[in-house]
Amino acid sequence: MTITIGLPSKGRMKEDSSAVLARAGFSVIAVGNDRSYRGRVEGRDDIEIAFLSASEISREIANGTVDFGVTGEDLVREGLAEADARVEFCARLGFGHADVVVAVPEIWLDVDTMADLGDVAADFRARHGRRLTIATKYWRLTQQFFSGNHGIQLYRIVESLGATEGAPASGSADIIVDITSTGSTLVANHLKILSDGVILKSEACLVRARKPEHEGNPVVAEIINAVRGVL
Ligand SMILES: Nc1ncnc2c1ncn2[C@@H]1O[C@H](COP(=O)(O)OP(=O)(O)OP(=O)(O)O)[C@@H](O)[C@H]1O
Ligand SMILES: O=P(O)(O)OC[C@H]1O[C@H](OP(=O)(O)OP(=O)(O)O)[C@H](O)[C@@H]1O
Repeated sequence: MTITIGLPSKGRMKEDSSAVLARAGFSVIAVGNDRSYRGRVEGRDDIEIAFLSASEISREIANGTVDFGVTGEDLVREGLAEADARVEFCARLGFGHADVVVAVPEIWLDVDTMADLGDVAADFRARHGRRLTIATKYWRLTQQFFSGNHGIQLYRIVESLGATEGAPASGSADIIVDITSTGSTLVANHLKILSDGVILKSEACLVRARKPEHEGNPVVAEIINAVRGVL
């Protein structure tokens, strides 16, 4: 059985992903030209590389088309219900750090915690005639955190696929859930993170689709151990 590893074909995780595999002894070579979406590992006929975008990798792991992938934990947990039952986070790779956070306008002076935000959400309809709105592309993580962890039910998610931090100023949503790394985009948009508003501390991970045929497969174990060994 050939083991397929999904690696980012572009974007911020591309170089670091190939580098970590190379350090682990798996030198990735593109097959064909630079634009090819297939690759292989030098000297190995039992491993294939599929170059995909970071978010496609989490989808392909979920449906089992690839055996392993390197992608952000946020994308896996957002893309997949019951993620831990369906995939194994084999290693945290030390790059691609980003926090998924709840941020509100700085001028909401008496809102510093999720409990404060729960109070605002409860009163929102009476005060404004509508529910509190949250701009995000992280639907699943937002619902789990608000409804599951904090018992906040009165809100509406407004899908945002870009420039999420601009939503409160433009009036398209009241607050946001998005990723931040340096924090400068939040500051530039006069938003603050709630003190207990970090939903997930994400980074690039080596992720494995849990498949029965992986049991006892020496190549699967070899890949996991080799990557762990260079971290
Ligand atoms: N400053 C940042 N902004 C956005 N994503 C970041 C940042 N820092 C780390 N990441 C992580 O990078 C991953 C997204 O990578 P990238 O934006 O390169 O994907 P992508 O190739 O654009 O995917 P797609 O095109 O499918 O959206 C996520 O897991 C995210 O958490
Ligand atoms: O905390 P910071 O360091 O300011 O980074 C956070 C910002 O970076 C990302 O956007 P980016 O412009 O990289 O583009 P993307 O949305 O296409 O990933 C992300 O969506 C945030 O807006």
